[in-house]
Amino acid sequence: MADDNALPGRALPGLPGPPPPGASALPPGTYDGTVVLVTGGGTGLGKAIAAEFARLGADLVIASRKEDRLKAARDELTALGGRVTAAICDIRDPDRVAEVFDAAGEAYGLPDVLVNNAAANFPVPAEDMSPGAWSAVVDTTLTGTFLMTREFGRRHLAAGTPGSIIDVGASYAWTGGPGFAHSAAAKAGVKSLVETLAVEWGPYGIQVNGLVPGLMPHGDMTAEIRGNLDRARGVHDQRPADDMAARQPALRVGLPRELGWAATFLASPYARFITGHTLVVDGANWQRRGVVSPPVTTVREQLGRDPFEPFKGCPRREGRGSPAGAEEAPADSPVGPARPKARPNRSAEPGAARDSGADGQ
Ligand SMILES: CCCCCCCCCCC/C=C/C(=O)SCCNC(=O)CCNC(=O)[C@H](O)C(C)(C)COP(=O)(O)OP(=O)(O)OC[C@H]1O[C@@H](n2cnc3c(N)ncnc32)[C@H](O)[C@@H]1OP(=O)(O)O
Ligand SMILES: NC(=O)C1=CN([C@@H]2O[C@H](COP(=O)(O)OP(=O)(O)OC[C@H]3O[C@@H](n4cnc5c(N)ncnc54)[C@H](OP(=O)(O)O)[C@@H]3O)[C@@H](O)[C@H]2O)C=CC1
Repeated sequence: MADDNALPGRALPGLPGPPPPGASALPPGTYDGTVVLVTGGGTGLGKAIAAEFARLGADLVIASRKEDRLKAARDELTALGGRVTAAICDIRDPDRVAEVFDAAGEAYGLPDVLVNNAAANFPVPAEDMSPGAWSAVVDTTLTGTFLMTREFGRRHLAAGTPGSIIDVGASYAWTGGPGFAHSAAAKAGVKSLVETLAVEWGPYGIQVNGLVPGLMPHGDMTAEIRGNLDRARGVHDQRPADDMAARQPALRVGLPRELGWAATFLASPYARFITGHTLVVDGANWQRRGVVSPPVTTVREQLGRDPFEPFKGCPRREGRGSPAGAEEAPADSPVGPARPKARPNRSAEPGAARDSGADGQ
């Protein structure tokens, strides 16, 4: 498998860094005879997770909407050992979801492990978000995850067999995610599902855990998410070696295979007593706080969008494009600030942003 990231050459004596691609975290054959279904397994982190299960002997079903990417991934994953089936599926469609489980059952048997990795996301200020944009993200990330989970649970409950579910999340499920209101709300819902269903289905031997990646760049990232990384890279501070790694407490970004290793652990016999837990693999980035707070910038500014009129003349924001003499209601005015005029703008201009709070997810 291609490795999208190279670690910076930072030697830590006595503590070896992550092994090279091809190394497994568990004994060979751990997943012999096990069927693993990974949604979004044709790209990025889903493919990296699928690869680690394949190396350990699993038979794989990878499911998503786009046939070309699924087929390419199927060929790559097959080279790692196990059998791989590519299933075209929009996880928002409950009938199609049921068909995929039928097909998987016919090919290999009911999947023993379900990895809900598929999600949709793009940055947009909440005030500019259309109902369609909200639904595109929430229906995929939360409802799609629920539909896959329900199908998996129903079938195992009816068959009296155990199973393991891993839901890929995001750390803004705990913190909120400015600029990603839809995705953060959906991921918070996913985290809640983990905690609810681990108890509801615990007596039937079904484990449900969450797995949260930190910043793990890869070649399949959408232009929207990649653009966010680029925005953060160039605008926040002036250090010469300013890059994404320098923003992480670990001084490096994560490797997709590190998420794969964690996933194979969570579904393994070594983790049978772990359920209802969400494991964060992000080098502590989501816990980061500074001794000194950075200046606040609006999500609009971070995404390179025009500010709202009432804020243009705000004294606090002097030097940030405020027209001289612009008037605004004082903060304590009984009439409050004027109603902002939204200027929807889907294509952000990276150079215009001054700050990024979004690299903490
Ligand atoms: C990662 C760490 C740190 C730094 C960087 C910050 C990133 C933080 C993110 C962290 C956590 C989460 C990450 C992820 O989830 S990554 C996964 C991303 N992958 C995907 O999204 C793959 C699937 N995506 C898609 O298929 C498309 O992107 C899309 C979600 C848009 C769905 O495509 P579809 O064709 O179904 O949808 P439409 O194009 O018809 O659009 C539907 C409505 O959404 C509106 N829309 C679309 N894009 C935007 C946008 N950029 N801004 C505003 N609105 C948008 C579109 O207009 C439609 O709305 P209407 O119905 O009103 O027209
Ligand atoms: N990369 C990162 O740094 C981070 C990622 N995450 C999370 O990790 C997971 C994977 O992200 P990543 O690999 O980066 O993103 P990708 O964009 O590479 O993967 C998203 C996958 O979801 C699939 N997908 C999207 N919509 C649907 C749908 N309606 N039905 C079925 N499949 C769908 C896509 O396939 P197709 O288009 O073929 O349908 C694609 O394979 C996501 O849950 C994301 O939220 C969280 C934090 C950080």
